[in-house]
Amino acid sequence: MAPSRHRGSRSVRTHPKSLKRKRDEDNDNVDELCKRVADLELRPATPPILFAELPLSQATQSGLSKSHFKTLTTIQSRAIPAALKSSDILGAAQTGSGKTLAFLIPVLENLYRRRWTEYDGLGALILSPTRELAIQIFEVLRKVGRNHTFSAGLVIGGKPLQEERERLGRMNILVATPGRMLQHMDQTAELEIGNLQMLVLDEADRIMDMGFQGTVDAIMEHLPKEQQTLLFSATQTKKVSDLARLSLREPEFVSAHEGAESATPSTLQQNYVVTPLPEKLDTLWSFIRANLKKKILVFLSSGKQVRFLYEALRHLQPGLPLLHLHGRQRQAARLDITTRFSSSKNACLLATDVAARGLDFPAVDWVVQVDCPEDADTYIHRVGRTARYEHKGRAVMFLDPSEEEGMLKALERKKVAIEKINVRQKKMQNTIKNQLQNMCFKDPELKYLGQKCFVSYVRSIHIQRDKDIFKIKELDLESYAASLGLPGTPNVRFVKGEDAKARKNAPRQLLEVSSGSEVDEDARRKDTAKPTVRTKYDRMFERRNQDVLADHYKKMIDDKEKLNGAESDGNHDHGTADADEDNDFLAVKRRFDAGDHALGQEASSSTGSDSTDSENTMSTKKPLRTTNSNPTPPVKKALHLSSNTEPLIIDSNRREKLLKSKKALLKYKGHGSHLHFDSEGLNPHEAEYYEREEEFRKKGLPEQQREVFLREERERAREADVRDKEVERRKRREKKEKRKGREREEDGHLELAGKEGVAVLAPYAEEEEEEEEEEEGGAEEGPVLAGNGAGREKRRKKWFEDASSGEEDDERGRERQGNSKAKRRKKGAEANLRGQEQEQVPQTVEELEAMAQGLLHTDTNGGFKESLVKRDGCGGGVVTARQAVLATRRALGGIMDAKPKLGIGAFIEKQR
Ligand SMILES: Nc1ncnc2c1ncn2[C@@H]1O[C@H](COP(=O)(O)OP(=O)(O)OP(=O)(O)O)[C@@H](O)[C@H]1O
Repeated sequence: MAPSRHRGSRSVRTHPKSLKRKRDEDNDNVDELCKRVADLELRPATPPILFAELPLSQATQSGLSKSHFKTLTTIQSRAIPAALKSSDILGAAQTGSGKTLAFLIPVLENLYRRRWTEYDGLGALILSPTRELAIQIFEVLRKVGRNHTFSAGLVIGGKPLQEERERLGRMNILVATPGRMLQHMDQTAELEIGNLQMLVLDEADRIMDMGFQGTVDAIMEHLPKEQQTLLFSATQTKKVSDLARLSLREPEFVSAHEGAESATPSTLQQNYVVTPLPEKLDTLWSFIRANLKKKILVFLSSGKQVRFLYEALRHLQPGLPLLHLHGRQRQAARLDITTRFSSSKNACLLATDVAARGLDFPAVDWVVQVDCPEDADTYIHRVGRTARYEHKGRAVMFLDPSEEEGMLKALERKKVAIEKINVRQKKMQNTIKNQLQNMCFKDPELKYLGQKCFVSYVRSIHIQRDKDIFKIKELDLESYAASLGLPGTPNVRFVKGEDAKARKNAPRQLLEVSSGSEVDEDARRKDTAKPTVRTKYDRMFERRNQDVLADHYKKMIDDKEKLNGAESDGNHDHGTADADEDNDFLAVKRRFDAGDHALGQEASSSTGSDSTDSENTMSTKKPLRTTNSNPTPPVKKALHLSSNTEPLIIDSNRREKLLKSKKALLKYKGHGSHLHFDSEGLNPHEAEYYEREEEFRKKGLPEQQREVFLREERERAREADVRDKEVERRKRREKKEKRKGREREEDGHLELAGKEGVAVLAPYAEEEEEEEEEEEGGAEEGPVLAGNGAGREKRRKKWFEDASSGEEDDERGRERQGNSKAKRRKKGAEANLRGQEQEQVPQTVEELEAMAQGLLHTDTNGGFKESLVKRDGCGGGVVTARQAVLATRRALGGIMDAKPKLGIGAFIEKQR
């Protein structure tokens, strides 16, 4: 099978012989290539230097030279020969050393030599951990593979599934993120994956690690048993368990930096500065201000930090374009930002580790790691965004004193040479702390972002695995919160939790001592921290911790009280608005709303209270929140949580506390109903297939039920599979036939553009899309025509029974309306009629006569008479059989002369 000509390519007339000659030439070329690859050494003593030396197809060679790739990098010269020979590869090389081409070239070549066409299904699957990287790989593939005829697709989240689904069936090469790929493997019937030849994992260690574990295992279950597997990363996994998961067959370990002194590029200068956590922002600010003409990539550990810093620095206007990138942004925004940063000369991009791996931003001057990376591998990838492919670059990491020792050891183990430097105090700008505090004070949104930033930072430290580096207890969190401009240190539950646990386990005396010392410590801090000149902000910060959730909660309760009061005054809206406003920027556990409403519907019979009581309860101004200082039990209330459970009686402080916890209330609410939404998140409906446990148990042992269920499901899936495959096969057959027809036509008339017959590899090119749509429209015409056929069937009956009515109606309608729409419709109807009747065209005079006779026989209701008379232009009156036959003969004479194949419909038209 020679590679098929791309539909979107230009075409000119060619002689069928020259096409055949071209096909023969192609076949010869492929055979020649196969021989050269077979002769290639797996580990050549003198690795190839130029791409031209490799046994690559003409299409790849020209794609490479058009993209200005001439010489191979080290990893390419080692990995490509082995991959061409179909070995499994474990490739490791420094960042920016050209690993992408090291796997893309074998993908193109191996499929080319196997004469892969669009009818062979998916030939190669390339997985990437992030969408940005997938897009980048896809772009390189388009560039290098521009002269191949494969169809390639990009499968990443952030696009409607359906849009991707429609195209997947046609793809030979897919670049995908694991999650989205699995979704398609599970749900897209058109995806033909059983023929897969190559699987590539870029940033393999990341894809194989915990985050993607389940997804990758599930993907592997969908893949055929054997295919060539290529793994690439700057920090390669060699874990036997990982390799076993991918079923690698005696992989070739190809490393370009095994003997190198450093795991990072030699053109990269790496430093770190020790900056206590509370001073990090000031240091970053000073750094940015000192490098306004540079392109800087700043790494932070979470999206919330990125958001806050971006907003805060933007307000401070550093003097260079600021951008931010994190995983929570919409795909379009992410793309826009990466493009803008790529094309800008000087800018500062604040990013999470979503930008740490693989991204090839041109000419980044500085990589700044404000937050310590989670491990040495992440460090290597982050700094790898600069100093790419023989360019120079610089990287600096900010370390808290508590992180220094652990991180340095981790880097040493990975052969990363890093040097300590100090910040020049002269160059340090004024602290931005006061400005941030000012901004947070004025702008609650910013303060809210700051609080989230703080919590997410603390959490990120808390969950780090390497406790030699990340020691949460040694961080000065209070000062850090102040440095973010926050009026207090937000409560972080898990940090408190640790304390509580420690305190619980501590001996009583120690506890007393420590609690005493804590109080002293607090008092001492208050004394020493008192500034000499007190501004309004100082006074503000001296107030009690404003953002502790309990306080905010208190405020809400107060609001609620007000609301209750206001309600009785008939001023409901005002109170609600206040409560909502606060909700916007502080996350508080909501109070149970339904309970509040139900509080008024008091008086269950069991309590014996009457309706007057309930009104009293409703209007009582007693706060729901009770403290130990208020020992009086609350007024008795009954709360109807759900229609089919007993009301909950609130008659003690403990019971009342329940109202604060949604979770605790759950057990009084009975079974909830399980709502399902359709794939667009609309149309909630009750799930029908859940049943109560008792009913389930009645049907037999769970194991047996499971067996039966699995058997049935397997059978159902098998049948569905057969059906899907049948549909798929039919579609392909139709397509093939169509294509053959087209090719036959072209063989006769057309010539290919030049002698290349090339097409752009990109499958999303608009022209192709349009063509495809047209083609699909054509294919869909089948059933549409069948539908018309049915309609025509009806019309035909009318014609025989009451030949004129339909036509007449149309005629009258046309006259009445006189508009072009009706004309068009009429034309269409006639064309349909013509088309349909062509199938039953009487071919001989005898047949026509017989038909005329038949028509006359059906003339009991006069339909034919009228129509024939009218159409024949004979005027009114009855037509005899003889006349009809004569008219038919007359007409036939004319028709047979002009268009021997036309039928009755045409005849009618001609007569008219
Ligand atoms: N043979 C080559 N000749 C010239 N430039 C090349 C060659 N191969 C790759 N490059 C360029 O080197 C840069 C880095 O390549 P690539 O992104 O493939 O690196 P990488 O090893 O995958 O990096 P990372 O580990 O960060 O993913 C790219 O800009 C690419 O265009």
